[in-house]
Amino acid sequence: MTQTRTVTQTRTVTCPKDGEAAPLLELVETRARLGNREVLRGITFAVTSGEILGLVGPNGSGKTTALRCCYNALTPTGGAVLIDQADSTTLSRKDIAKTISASVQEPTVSAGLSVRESIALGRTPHRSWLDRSTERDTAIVDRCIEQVGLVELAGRDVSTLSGGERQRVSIARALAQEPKVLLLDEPTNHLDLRHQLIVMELLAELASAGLAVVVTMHDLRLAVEYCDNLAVLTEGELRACGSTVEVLDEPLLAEVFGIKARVERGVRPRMEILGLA
Ligand SMILES: Nc1ncnc2c1ncn2[C@@H]1O[C@H](COP(=O)(O)OP(=O)(O)OP(=O)(O)O)[C@@H](O)[C@H]1O
Repeated sequence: MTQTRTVTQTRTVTCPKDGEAAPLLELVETRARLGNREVLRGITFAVTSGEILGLVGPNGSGKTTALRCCYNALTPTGGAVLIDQADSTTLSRKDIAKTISASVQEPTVSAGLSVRESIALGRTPHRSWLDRSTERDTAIVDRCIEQVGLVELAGRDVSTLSGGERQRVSIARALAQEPKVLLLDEPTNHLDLRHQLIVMELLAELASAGLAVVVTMHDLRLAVEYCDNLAVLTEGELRACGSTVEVLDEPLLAEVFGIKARVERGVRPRMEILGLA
């Protein structure tokens, strides 16, 4: 099933939706303010199980703000956020944390915690504060440490890590939460090329196993290769939303991103950047 909506006066776009599965997360005409500025002005997108949705757009277009609305870190001033079809304002923090986890930009680190202890915090929503961690918790934490390549650093104090290593701790902590929806704010930031690919391949693998992923990113080449769908934001508005290869046409790339580029379709689509528009 596809859903068509007019996003601007001049452009009608198509948001593909899996007819079989209801969205696990949906923003409906969501508005948000920061200070005295309205920085999100009616954003609508949805993500279903097995899908990677990229949030892209120039600096300051509202990607992080939209992501923060998704996990209730910021209360929208209008519209709705639906989590597993329930209005997020009716859900407890713990319920939201059982469904959604987030890895944010510049994650805070708690000095004194090891990498393993920091990642194990991801298990918190799944138990009461009196519960001890179980063998299953330990196995999940072990798996997440391995998935992001932190085995050799597992005992290190997180405050002694590099930016890229901290980024991987943050991703592993979000994975340890075993969410249905994983939100990532620029997860490849600070990462060397190899770890960028490791993280993106991991997301692809987790999505094939049923996870819904929403990821903000600036690297459109990675977005083209790994995101099924894109929501393109400009100045707090949804400029386009739909299948990655359809959304990123040459006029949009020139108008929104100021670049001359083309997307080659294929089993694994690729983007060739030709220069400035
Ligand atoms: N505390 C604040 N008060 C007012 N405006 C803010 C505040 N924080 C952020 N903004 C503005 O909100 C807008 C959206 O910011 P946001 O961080 O969501 O953009 P972004 O698309 O994630 O940007 P980037 O790609 O640079 O990370 C920007 O114009 C930003 O300047």
